[in-house]
Amino acid sequence: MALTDTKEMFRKAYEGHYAIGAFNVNNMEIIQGIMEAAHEEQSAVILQASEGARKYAGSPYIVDLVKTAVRQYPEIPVALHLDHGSCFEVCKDCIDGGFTSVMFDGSKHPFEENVRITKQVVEYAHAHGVVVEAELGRLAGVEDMVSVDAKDAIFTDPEEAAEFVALTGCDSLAIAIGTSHGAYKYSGEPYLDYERLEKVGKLLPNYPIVLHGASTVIPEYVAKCNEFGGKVLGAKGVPEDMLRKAATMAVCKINIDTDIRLAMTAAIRESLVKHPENFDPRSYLKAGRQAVKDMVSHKIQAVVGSSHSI
Ligand SMILES: O=C(CO)COP(=O)(O)O
Ligand SMILES: O=C[C@H](O)COP(=O)(O)O
Ligand SMILES: [Zn+2]
Ligand SMILES: [Zn+2]
Repeated sequence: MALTDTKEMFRKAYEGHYAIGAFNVNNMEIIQGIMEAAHEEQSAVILQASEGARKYAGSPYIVDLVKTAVRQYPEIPVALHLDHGSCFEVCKDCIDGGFTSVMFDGSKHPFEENVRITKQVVEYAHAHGVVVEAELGRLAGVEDMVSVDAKDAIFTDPEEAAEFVALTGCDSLAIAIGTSHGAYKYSGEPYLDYERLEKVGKLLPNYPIVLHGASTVIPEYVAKCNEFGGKVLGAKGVPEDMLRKAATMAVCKINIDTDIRLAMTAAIRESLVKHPENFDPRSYLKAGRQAVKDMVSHKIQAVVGSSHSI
């Protein structure tokens, strides 16, 4: 199978009450680790590149590395997705460059402006056989969300979500229900607004919802980073059982970047400290790649639940 879009994988995930893991890729070792895990678990997977990843590696490198990986595991459905495209031009560049899915993140814009640009991206993408993820609601800085007013101000409004999808024709929608990006998601108790997710699911039946900021910030990797000279303090993510529950609901795509960063950094730190005489990058990058693979295998089994689903 060549690279594919996300339609079929989301359809099956929705019906099967699981989700597809969307993992951020920045280099060859990360791509290889994720693909080895997807192959071992016989699961579809989404490889996503942010604007930062495209700048770091060079977009054609990412596209060609992913295409090479897809040739190696022809039975694994793989989508190549743009993560958080900030404008029409970046989305167009990815569509023209071989991506099978793009996100336009207009969440910082007023509703009408978000609708306008999302529509423009959808029009171009669909004409080129590419699917579009959009975003509504604000993900950042949810500090111990307690009051209903505070939630309503930041989280996605279910009725607006339904209206947004109807107006734009986007193929999936990222919503804000309590997650946030990075390693420091909650200063108090972890929280996900399932009631809101349920409402969105009712208003948008059979429609794939996306959860950004869905790393667990796996404690053993944080501990290992710190054991081998790192300083990652006070990090907290979304517990696995909470994500698993969301995956059984309307959530079909679970975004994971921070857990990759932590797994890879922990393994590289350990390797460098344990083998101070070594200066061959292949040695510590191999350890990093193995950690990515192990972490992604675990996610596919225990969090997104997509093992043996192809
Ligand atoms: O949402 C993400 C990428 O778009 C990643 O989220 P994390 O920072 O929780 O891994
Ligand atoms: O949501 C953001 C992703 O974690 C990508 O991060 P990045 O822009 O630093 O590549
Ligand atoms: Zn195989
Ligand atoms: Zn994100």
